[in-house]
Amino acid sequence: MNIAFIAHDKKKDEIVKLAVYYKEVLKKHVIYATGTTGQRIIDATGIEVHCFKSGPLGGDQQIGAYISDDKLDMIIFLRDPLTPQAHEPDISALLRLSDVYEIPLATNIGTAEILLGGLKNIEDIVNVVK
Ligand SMILES: O=C(CO)COP(=O)(O)O
Repeated sequence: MNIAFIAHDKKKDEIVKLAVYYKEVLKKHVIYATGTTGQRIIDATGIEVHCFKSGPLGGDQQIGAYISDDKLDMIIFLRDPLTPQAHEPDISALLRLSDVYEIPLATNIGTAEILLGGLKNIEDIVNVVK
């Protein structure tokens, strides 16, 4: 699967913890991320991450373009709902496109754990069947 990781600044520690916990699962997939989030995940896990530009510099739009090109299967976007973002229109556009193309999208750690846990279980099921 192609999975994108994005986190606002106050959520970066959370997304790094998530990536560390699910590192073995994530290694089996293609991981994309906005610039700063991606670098934080690389530093903490050593896994390969294809980094787009930083969110405020167009990274959300680049991910939006990937969604509309059918290049993403899952998005983990830990948003900060308490801090206004200068690039709010880009964020809204990304969220809208994920609904247009019906891409599974987690916007908080609770949903992110369900999605990544589901991904892990799907692998377990595939392994048992093999
Ligand atoms: O701003 C972001 C998402 O809207 C995230 O971008 P960075 O990962 O570059 O901080």
